[in-house]
Amino acid sequence: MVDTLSTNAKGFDEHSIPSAVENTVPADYLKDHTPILVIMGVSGCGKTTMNTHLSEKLGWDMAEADDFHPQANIDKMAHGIPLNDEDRWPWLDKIHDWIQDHMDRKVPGTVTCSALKRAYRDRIRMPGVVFIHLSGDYDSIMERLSHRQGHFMKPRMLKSQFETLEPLGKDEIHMTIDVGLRMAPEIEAEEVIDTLGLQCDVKTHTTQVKAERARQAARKTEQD
Ligand SMILES: Nc1ncnc2c1ncn2[C@@H]1O[C@H](COP(=O)(O)OP(=O)(O)OP(=O)(O)O)[C@@H](O)[C@H]1O
Ligand SMILES: O=C(O)[C@H](O)[C@@H](O)[C@H](O)[C@H](O)CO
Repeated sequence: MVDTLSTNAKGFDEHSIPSAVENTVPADYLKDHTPILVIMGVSGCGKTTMNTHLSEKLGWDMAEADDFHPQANIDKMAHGIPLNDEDRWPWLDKIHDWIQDHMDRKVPGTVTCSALKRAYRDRIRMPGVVFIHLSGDYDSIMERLSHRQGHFMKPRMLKSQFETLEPLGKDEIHMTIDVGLRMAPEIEAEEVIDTLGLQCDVKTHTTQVKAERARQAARKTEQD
């Protein structure tokens, strides 16, 4: 496995300084396993956005939960009908297989999945999995959702998502990002990286820095 972890992982420690996040990931947990971060929470909490930022920063494999849904599930949600357990089990099995494949090959990754019920999380839980819960009250999430354009999942579905959501137990390996703190997306991603002590991919980072320098140079040329 690539050395994805630095030595300053902030494992669960009751004496640690309180921060913006709840963290039950034991120290050294991710040194002993291939890390797969499952970014979870109700519709519109920011899972896809977080996944994109983490992927840019870490350079890991990434997957989107919506890509594993059969068209029938997408159609159902687009018509405003919440999914039930029967709709979700085959979808969760596919996400499980993606995670298992990465574990078998020791390739770290990030994947979104609403993972609303504990039983759903049980279906995809395995050593190395850390749930990253983008958590907030109805109004905080609705504020995010109400700005989103063109997505099949409409804001009116949020109520049923909250009704289905079962909060993570202390015994579930996870960290929580509080949506109510209104952190910018890239800061939320940095909170995850910093809290779990992950290392940014140097090659990805260098490419991003070079791209940013090129953008700045182009802007300067335009201004001159
Ligand atoms: N940190 C943030 N601050 C403000 N807005 C955000 C933040 N993160 C995401 N958003 C916005 O919130 C909306 C929902 O985000 P996103 O689509 O990533 O959520 P999601 O959980 O993947 O939704 P779904 O489960 O329905 O696919 C988008 O308009 C996105 O730009
Ligand atoms: O469990 C569920 O109800 C679904 O997975 C939803 O969460 C959607 O997939 C997603 O929110 C839309 O992008």
